[in-house]
Amino acid sequence: MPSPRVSRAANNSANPMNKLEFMSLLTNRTNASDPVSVRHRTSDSPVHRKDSFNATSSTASQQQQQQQQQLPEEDCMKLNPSFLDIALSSLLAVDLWLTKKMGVCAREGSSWGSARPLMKLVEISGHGIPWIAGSLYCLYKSDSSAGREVILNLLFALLLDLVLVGIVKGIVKRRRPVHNRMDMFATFSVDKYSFPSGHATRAAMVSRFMLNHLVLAVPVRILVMLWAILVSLSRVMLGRHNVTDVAFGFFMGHMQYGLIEYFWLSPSTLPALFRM
Ligand SMILES: CC(C)=CCC/C(C)=C/CC/C(C)=C/COP(=O)(O)O
Repeated sequence: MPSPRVSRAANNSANPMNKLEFMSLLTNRTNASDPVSVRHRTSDSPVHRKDSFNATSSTASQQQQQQQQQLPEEDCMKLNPSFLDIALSSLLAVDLWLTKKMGVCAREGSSWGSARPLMKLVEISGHGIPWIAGSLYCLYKSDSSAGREVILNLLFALLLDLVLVGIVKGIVKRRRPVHNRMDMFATFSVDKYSFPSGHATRAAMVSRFMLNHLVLAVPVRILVMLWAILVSLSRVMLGRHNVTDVAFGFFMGHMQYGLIEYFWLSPSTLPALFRM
């Protein structure tokens, strides 16, 4: 009397339909674009390969042949990484190393932990809420049409910044550094992601905006530039961001300013907005 396990195995080999079912499960579950699953399928045991030749389904064996043809190319890419692969991995390694080294205010117990409250004040100075609320207040108080035009465009820039940063964060989905403590005030759900730094985009964009549209004395102009640099630096020091998040954010902020200049809202382009 054969054991139940032996009789099931004997049944499987006797019934070709069981093999077909197994094959179709494999081809349905695995994803052709996923290199791991492709490798699993193609480097399956010899028994599996023998099965594919026995299978009556021609589409299944065609798929397997295609996948086997893909394998050497994938392995070549891994064995011979391109210059771009090497450059990107090196950049990432330097980024992570520098981020860890510069996160000196990430915790109270960090080497510059006592400066954390001050850095958090700098963080608030670059937050979206004070800038949007301040612009709305100035717009309400402004009595000249030239002043209203500038403030309206600043408001437009701040809202555009929130939207663009949210979109890029949602696409890239890069996690914040492991040493970051998520104790930021007023955040959106995408702010759990770190690329790019919204504070850096805002600081770069707002500082360029102020330098180009406000009449400021030289010391104040220098202060504005220093503020933008300090806000950006503080993101890495607080452990909120990787260095590349801030560098890209700063660049993106400059680009956003270019967009605002290009789509500048004026009484001639948008008369309805200025009739209020
Ligand atoms: C009026 C209105 C919709 C205000 C929303 C302002 C707000 C909650 C902005 C989020 C600012 C923020 C926490 C950005 C994250 O900055 P990272 O530098 O950490 O990316």
